[in-house]
Amino acid sequence: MAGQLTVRDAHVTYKLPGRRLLAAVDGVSFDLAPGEVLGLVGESGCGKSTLARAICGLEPLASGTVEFDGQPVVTLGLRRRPAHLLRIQMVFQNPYSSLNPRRRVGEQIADALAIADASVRSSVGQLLDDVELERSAAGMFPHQFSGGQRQRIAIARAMGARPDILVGDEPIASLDASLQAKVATLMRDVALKNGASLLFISHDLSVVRVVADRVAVMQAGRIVETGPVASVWSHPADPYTQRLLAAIPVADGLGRLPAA
Ligand SMILES: Nc1ncnc2c1ncn2[C@@H]1O[C@H](COP(=O)(O)OP(=O)(O)OP(=O)(O)O)[C@@H](O)[C@H]1O
Repeated sequence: MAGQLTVRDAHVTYKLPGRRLLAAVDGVSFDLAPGEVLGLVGESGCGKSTLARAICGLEPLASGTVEFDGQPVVTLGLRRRPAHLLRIQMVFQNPYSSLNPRRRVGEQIADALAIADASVRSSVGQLLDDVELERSAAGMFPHQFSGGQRQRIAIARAMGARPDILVGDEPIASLDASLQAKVATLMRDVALKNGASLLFISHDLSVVRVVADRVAVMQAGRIVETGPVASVWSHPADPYTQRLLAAIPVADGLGRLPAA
């Protein structure tokens, strides 16, 4: 099965004023297997978005490697991504800026369909069904939809390219709390139904618990703990993970959220 992602000792460094360097990603290694849902969690500023961008070939590595199906991920910029990298698609945090306001929804999804191999190509209507929107949405413009609906459109567009890997970079952070779990679950279901793995990035551990098989906990540019969701939740090994879990609001009076 295609779509193996291998990240080894990845470093991404930003130059700051005064010749200072910031190690935003500081020696990260992990694997994402085909069909897997990996949650990447950590507080704001710990390097999650930078890592996501590096995986997609949008941020250069200072050192280390990112390999997708055995081929190194190269960084040429958003508009010059090599064909094999189009099989990694991203859904961004803000659906108000990620969709083109001047093009109809159906046209934007159709653009993505053109990337997919003809033998596995879906249709605009099928993708709108997958994300539980009316097919009539195809003829409308992004401003005619709510934030949650726009994020569904962004998911449909990303899946139109038939990616092997879908990366969601805080895809629910801008949505009403009441919609977050629903959109996250939908994203997972659509990815898996279409044979893609999902890297789901969020600072919201309770949602990651619901959608992910495995979780990687990131702190200050490093992954401090990885493991199956259930075991990390029941026996967090790293003190940072313990603190993150302790900060989740108590939902059942026992200091635990209800079972996913
Ligand atoms: N282009 C940039 N130039 C300099 N520093 C940057 C740049 N982009 C991000 N940073 C810094 O790198 C660190 C990691 O940022 P990043 O956005 O990857 O973290 P994050 O975990 O995704 O946080 P958030 O959820 O708030 O986006 C932060 O300290 C941030 O200020």
